[in-house]
Amino acid sequence: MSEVKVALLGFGTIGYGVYTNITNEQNTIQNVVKQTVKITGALIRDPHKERSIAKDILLTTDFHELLAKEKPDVVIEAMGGIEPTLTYIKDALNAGCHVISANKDLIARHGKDIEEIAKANNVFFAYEASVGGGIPLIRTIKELLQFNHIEQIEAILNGTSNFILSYMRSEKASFEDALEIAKAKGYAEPDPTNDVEGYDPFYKAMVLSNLMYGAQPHWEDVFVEGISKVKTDELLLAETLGFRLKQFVSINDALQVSVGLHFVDNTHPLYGVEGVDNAIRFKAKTLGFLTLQGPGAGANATSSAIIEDLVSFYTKEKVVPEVPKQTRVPENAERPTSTYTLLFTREDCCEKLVDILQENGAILQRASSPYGSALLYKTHGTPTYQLLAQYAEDVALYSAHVTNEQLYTRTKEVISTI
Ligand SMILES: NC(=O)C1=CN([C@@H]2O[C@H](COP(=O)(O)OP(=O)(O)OC[C@H]3O[C@@H](n4cnc5c(N)ncnc54)[C@H](OP(=O)(O)O)[C@@H]3O)[C@@H](O)[C@H]2O)C=CC1
Ligand SMILES: N[C@@H](CC=O)C(=O)O
Repeated sequence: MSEVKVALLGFGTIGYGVYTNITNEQNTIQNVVKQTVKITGALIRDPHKERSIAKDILLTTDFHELLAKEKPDVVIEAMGGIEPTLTYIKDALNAGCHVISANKDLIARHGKDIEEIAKANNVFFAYEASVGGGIPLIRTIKELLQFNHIEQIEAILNGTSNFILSYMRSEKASFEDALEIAKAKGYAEPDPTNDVEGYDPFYKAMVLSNLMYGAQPHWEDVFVEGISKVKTDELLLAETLGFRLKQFVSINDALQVSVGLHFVDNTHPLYGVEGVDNAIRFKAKTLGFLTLQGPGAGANATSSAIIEDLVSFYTKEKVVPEVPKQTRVPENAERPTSTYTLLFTREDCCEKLVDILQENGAILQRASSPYGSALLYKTHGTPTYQLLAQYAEDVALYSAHVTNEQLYTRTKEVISTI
């Protein structure tokens, strides 16, 4: 039986996950692919780390040795970073290898160029694992939604953040403790800044924007909000009011993209998406709404997506969709924003804001609980920053006198988006 030779770039959480899943499921894969799949070697950075790997597999810090010793048919990139990763991917494609990558950061920046190089070399470049973990999201967009026009998506795309928000609320845990657990479970990036500051889902949004609309908005126009400032008491207070905090990525066909925190109640379709799960809710012109949900991070979920890509190279005629007609990037794209917002404050220190919101018919609820006080308001389609923009001076002046740090920070953040 012939062999598919696979080289791994990276042997960390994901590289090791791919190795163990291919090794343990060799028979299953063989039955589908009708060839054996052999891992030829893995590229690593630190040759002194203890590794659990078969003795006959090359472990090297030299990319060229990996490519030369036993020329791979497929290179799986699970090392992360931009360089030297980009150079290695291009070299592998130019050497006639198919490439699979889980690197959203790199694909957001260089995905289009890489796809051109793959096409020129008549090989495949696949990146299912880069967005949504194990969810067959890119496959769905490529193969199911070609005829449908995707008008918008709303999605939870960072497993670490969703896990942390769920864990802080359900276990009454601190942000720091929840982050440590997300790291131990292999959900977080080696440097979790991108996870907790919203950049990881931002890169994923850029990958999807390219895929769905053939273009990205200007990066500096995209509102990005991470979870690093969220307090456990805020989550507990919101829970007493029937709300959960979720980080949503919104993308629409006018290339309006945002990554922001939203309080939602149990009527929202993504309210129940908990733990490390990701979810994507499409609104497609003919189909209507479609929601996909599943594990968004971790070794098994990500390996699953990578191995599905690998298997698909050998099992069916490839559907290589045309890059969609490029959507025009609007000059002054309006940022989509929250429908609901909770302001956390002492009841007596936000009368100016209350006035503004009440004048606009926006206040829904005022509440107190052992976890603090809150104002819940809904902006009725008027983006918060537009609503407050009319009063920016008043609010800025007012918030300068407010002692409650949470109100001050949140108000300042809203104003900074104007
Ligand atoms: N963790 C997750 O759930 C998911 C991760 N991803 C993506 O997968 C990629 C890998 O993530 P993860 O496995 O978590 O990261 P890890 O840090 O666990 O693994 C990275 C691996 O790459 C190796 N490596 C890094 N830089 C170099 C270099 N310059 N030269 C050679 N080897 C290098 C490391 O070597 P050494 O072992 O010697 O340090 C390590 O084996 C990232 O792009 C990440 O965004 C995508 C989806 C989910
Ligand atoms: N760190 C990422 C891993 C998957 O992309 C996340 O938590 O979503």
